Amino acid sequence: MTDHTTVWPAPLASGAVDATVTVPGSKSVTNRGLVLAALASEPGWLRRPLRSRDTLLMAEGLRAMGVGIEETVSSSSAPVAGGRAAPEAGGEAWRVIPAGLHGPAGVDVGNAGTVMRFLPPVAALADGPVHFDGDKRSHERPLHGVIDALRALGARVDDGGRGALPLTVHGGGSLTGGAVEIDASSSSQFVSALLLSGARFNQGVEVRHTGGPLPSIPHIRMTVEMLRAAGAQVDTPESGGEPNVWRVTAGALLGRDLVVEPDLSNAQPFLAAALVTGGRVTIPDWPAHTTQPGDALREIFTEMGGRCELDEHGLTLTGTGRIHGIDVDLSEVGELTPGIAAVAALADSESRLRGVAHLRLHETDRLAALTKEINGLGGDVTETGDGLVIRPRPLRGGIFHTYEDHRLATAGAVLGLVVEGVEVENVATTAKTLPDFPELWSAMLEGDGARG
Ligand SMILES: O=C(O)C1=C[C@@H](OP(=O)(O)O)[C@@H](O)[C@H](O)C1
Ligand SMILES: C=C(OP(=O)(O)O)C(=O)O
Repeated sequence: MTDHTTVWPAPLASGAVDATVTVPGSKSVTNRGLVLAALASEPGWLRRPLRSRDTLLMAEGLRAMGVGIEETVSSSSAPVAGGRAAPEAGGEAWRVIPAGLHGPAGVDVGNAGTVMRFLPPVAALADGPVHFDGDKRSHERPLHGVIDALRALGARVDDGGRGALPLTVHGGGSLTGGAVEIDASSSSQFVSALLLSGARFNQGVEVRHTGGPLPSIPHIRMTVEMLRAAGAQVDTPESGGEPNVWRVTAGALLGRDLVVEPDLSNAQPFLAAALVTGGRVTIPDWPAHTTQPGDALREIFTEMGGRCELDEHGLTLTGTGRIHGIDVDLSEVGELTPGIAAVAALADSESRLRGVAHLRLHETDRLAALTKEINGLGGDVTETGDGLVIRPRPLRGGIFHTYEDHRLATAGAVLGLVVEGVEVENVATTAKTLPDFPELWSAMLEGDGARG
């Protein structure tokens, strides 16, 4: 139950933060890992998975269709990419045991884009009806790309003509598959959803995006890389194929032993803390190669005044005491926008954040929410057709409303580090992807894990 009346007095930093913050696993990698493991022809492991509302909903949804997902405490030492020993890889893990997918079943998607988009194609492979519903906001988030595509590929979907949740996928035990055209300009997750299950369709899948610019392309690359790592054959625009066309060949998927990377988008508020307090924060286990959009923070926060160093300790961001405005197209990394907007509101010059019109259809209308909440503290933010213009002003305390959006809550916390009296409404909404946020934030401020 969400308690909107609770406000969290965002702690004010007493000086420059100096901390090492271990960030939990990536939402996007965990939820792709779960889907691919559930569709594999043999059991697999997910090590250091994120346990948050979005990933627990994904696990529950798959379990509802018959997939076995067991909590384990194993002593195995799985290697991480690059062959480096993984210090905590032998810790808690999920063992995923694929099974015949069954209906009738019910799936609660909450407000998780990954669950509401990735699971209907899985349900099309089940042998009975699978009903999907979720939070009120989930009914407003776009799903037409997945629904129309599934119908074109041979599935029966009953959505009452809404093109959105709630809906029932009447799984027939298998799906013909083949070529399909979709407009994925409102969410890259439409493409990822069809590709993730595509190897299990009888004819595989060919997805052609027709429409406006496609957002969040690194997340599609993540889908492709994880599919290939599971043994799928995937053709992409980047591997010499046609622009905007992705093809997955029908075939079995391998069970993997996957170590989930830290969530680099959830590292953002902690890195921002170093930037806005002129301090230093290290995020251990920052991957040398990754498709996560959060990796772009190295460049973005450097341009905004920080100094980044990636070495064997992880990524260290050191604030220089200056914060600069930025003019940047965030279309590839839209989920970073709230955190960048918070830093931009504290900068020494104007910022223009562009290419993120689709954020109006995220957890909340993020462009409207950021404008209203930063302005509510005395800021000067205006919405444009596809983003925000942020003119820094001296800010004052007040309630920062969060609209059940985890990234609004963490953006409010960043502002509260340097603006006295910021109170973040419903900070518990961070549980969508980062349940321990308030504790991690306090520990950062106490310098826990800081170098001696
Ligand atoms: O596939 C994914 O894991 C995601 C894709 C992006 O969605 P959109 O393309 O809808 O922005 C991103 O914003 C979301 O947080 C996670
Ligand atoms: C847009 C986001 O989430 P979702 O997966 O629900 O789309 C996000 O985490 O910023």
